[in-house]
Amino acid sequence: MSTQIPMNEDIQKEDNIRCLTLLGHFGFDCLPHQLMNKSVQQGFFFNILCVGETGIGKSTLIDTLFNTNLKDKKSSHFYPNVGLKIQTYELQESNIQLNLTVVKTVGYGDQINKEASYQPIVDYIDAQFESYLQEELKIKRSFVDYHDSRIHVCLYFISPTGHSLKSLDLLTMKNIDSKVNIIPLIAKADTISKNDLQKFKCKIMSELISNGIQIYQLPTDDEATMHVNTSMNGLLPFAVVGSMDEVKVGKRMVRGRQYPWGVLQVENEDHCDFVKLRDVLLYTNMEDLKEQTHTWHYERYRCSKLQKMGFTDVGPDNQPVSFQEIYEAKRQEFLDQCQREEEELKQKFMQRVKQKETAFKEAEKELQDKFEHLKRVQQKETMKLEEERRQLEEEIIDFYKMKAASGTLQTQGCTNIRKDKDRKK
Ligand SMILES: Nc1nc2c(ncn2[C@@H]2O[C@H](COP(=O)(O)OP(=O)(O)OP(=O)(O)O)[C@@H](O)[C@H]2O)c(=O)[nH]1
Repeated sequence: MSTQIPMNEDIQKEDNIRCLTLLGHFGFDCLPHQLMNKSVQQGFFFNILCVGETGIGKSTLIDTLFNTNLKDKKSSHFYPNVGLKIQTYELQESNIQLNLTVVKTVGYGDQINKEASYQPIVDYIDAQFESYLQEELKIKRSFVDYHDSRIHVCLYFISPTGHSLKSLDLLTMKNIDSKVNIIPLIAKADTISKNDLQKFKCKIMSELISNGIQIYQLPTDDEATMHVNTSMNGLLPFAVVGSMDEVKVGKRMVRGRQYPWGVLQVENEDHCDFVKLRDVLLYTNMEDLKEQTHTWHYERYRCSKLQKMGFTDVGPDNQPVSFQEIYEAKRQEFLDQCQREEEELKQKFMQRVKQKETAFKEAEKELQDKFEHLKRVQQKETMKLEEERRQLEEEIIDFYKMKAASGTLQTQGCTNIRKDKDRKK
């Protein structure tokens, strides 16, 4: 706590001031240390996206940057679509822990139709923003354990053709430049001569500008880093070479690539821009890259997402409106819509019930008619059968009568014959 001392008292005491040297950090002086200790305890997160053709040197460069063998298998050139390979690593240097996520394209530039090649990259970046937004919108947020997977930097690997950017490069960068910090790199820069490299760099930058592609600009508003960052900005795109091979140069072992005409030293700033890239990523601008991701790219995503959901900061009269008001209005709108839909559904349901009822009635009538018809037919049949039975019975009676008559006749005939026989005797 600071106490105010009256001015005149201050002047009186000035002659007798004793200067004491502080033994440690004291008062406000401790604030940065508190922050630092907390950050060290929590560890650091850094998420890199590597976009580039198959075999362009993405894995080798990441290995060289973090001086570690992250063991990655080579990708095939025959994938039907572009994919993304996500790998996370826990790296430790002194007592600092770095949770590194490397996302690499797979099959990029290998398809005949390359128009949709950028889409999986855009989708992935957006998905990470969406997951962060969902966490932000939760009632019980838990950012302490939340793994923030938003991409902090995109290393875009350009083929060392020496001519110009490919249309795929322009298309992809154009589609992601508002979502991520792009650092363009000329890959395998050892395969191109120094003169050509300089011309190639100029050509790339002019193409990026003429196509309105925004790449990451190192901040120049801080006096301490202004000069370095301005000159670094002038060196973009960085011409990089990656190698984990140790090569002997004089009495030293250095990382480099051995050629019959000499050694290209990866960490020699006269040979390539690898050290500059490493400085930007790890020593000077990692925090800025994260901040830009949060304050620009994520903010833009969040803003457009909330606008799409119908939220706004000002009303139609350009007057500020509170979130509560918008929420209430949206809620009312939603309830009204629900009611309308419910009413519509009820109407539809009633209509369908009526339709079904009429259909059932018609079917019932049809059945009834059929039944009546069949009944009539059956009655007719029964009557006909009755008639036939009656006729048959009459015929049977007639038959028996006839049979009886013929029996009588037969008996009479026999009697007469016997009488005749007796007479003859
Ligand atoms: N000349 C030269 N070769 C390199 C350089 N970086 C990597 N290579 C070589 O290029 C080949 C492919 O390198 P990778 O790092 O596996 O390339 P990648 O882009 O990760 O490949 P995929 O993951 O399969 O897409 C390997 O043989 C590397 O030794 C470089 O800077 N210069």
